Amino acid sequence: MSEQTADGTESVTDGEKRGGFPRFRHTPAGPDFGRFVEAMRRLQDLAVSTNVPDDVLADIATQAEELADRLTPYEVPEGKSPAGSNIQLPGRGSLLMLPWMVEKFDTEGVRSTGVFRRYHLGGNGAAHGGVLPLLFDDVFGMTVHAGGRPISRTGYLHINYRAITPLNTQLVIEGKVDRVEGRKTFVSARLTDLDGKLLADGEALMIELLPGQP
Ligand SMILES: CCCCCCCCCCCCCCCC(=O)SCCNC(=O)CCNC(=O)[C@H](O)C(C)(C)COP(=O)(O)OP(=O)(O)OC[C@H]1O[C@@H](n2cnc3c(N)ncnc32)[C@H](O)[C@@H]1OP(=O)(O)O
Repeated sequence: MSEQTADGTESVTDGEKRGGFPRFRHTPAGPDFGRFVEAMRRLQDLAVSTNVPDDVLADIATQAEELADRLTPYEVPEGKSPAGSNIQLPGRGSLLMLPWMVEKFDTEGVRSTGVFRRYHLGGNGAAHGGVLPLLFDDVFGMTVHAGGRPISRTGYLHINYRAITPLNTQLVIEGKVDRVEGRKTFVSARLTDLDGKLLADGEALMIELLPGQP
């Protein structure tokens, strides 16, 4: 049983174990959506890696503002955009997420591959330490989902940085459920290069939401 909310999403009854989360329907990405997101990612990379002369930048800034103005009329509430639910696209089509591809998504766990790009630079050619928890948290969320566990929020997330994480190098992350205790799902993941060198590992507690919890 569910009810329609003011913004068009459906809130779900407590029995469906979604806390106060609305039920979001998958919004399929159209044929150009992946191309659009990749173009936006390229802009992000360039925004942090260029030093543009002022007169050129003034023109580019105007173009960027015009692009934003064109997009604004199409804003939709959370859960109604193709961003985030299209698992066939890098980062599930979300610009927030690392542009990685999910290769395995089942009860055994989740495996995702990709690169950290210039946008993710911390210093001296290595990925920013704050970007890794984003990758791990998203993999943990998917791991819980793939494992058939109820919708959960991260209670804690612990990362061990074992080696410098390089940019523009194909890497792999694998997450799995370690154990379940009532509402608590304990998960872990390893980030390696393609030779199996461990770059980071992490563990998290994902807690099932109670009825009404946001
Ligand atoms: C079709 C396409 C498919 C696509 C596929 C998509 C898949 C989809 C992917 C989504 C991927 C995003 C995934 C992001 C996931 C987030 O990042 S969520 C955002 C970050 N997290 C938050 O904002 C959480 C904020 N905190 C909270 O809301 C509340 O603390 C919680 C988590 C609801 C828990 O509150 P509560 O119900 O009052 O729980 P409480 O009774 O305190 O604790 C429950 C148990 O956990 C334990 N616990 C709680 N916190 C801790 C802690 N920090 N340390 C140790 N123990 C703890 C308690 O001790 C207790 O243990 P028991 O006594 O039961 O043994």
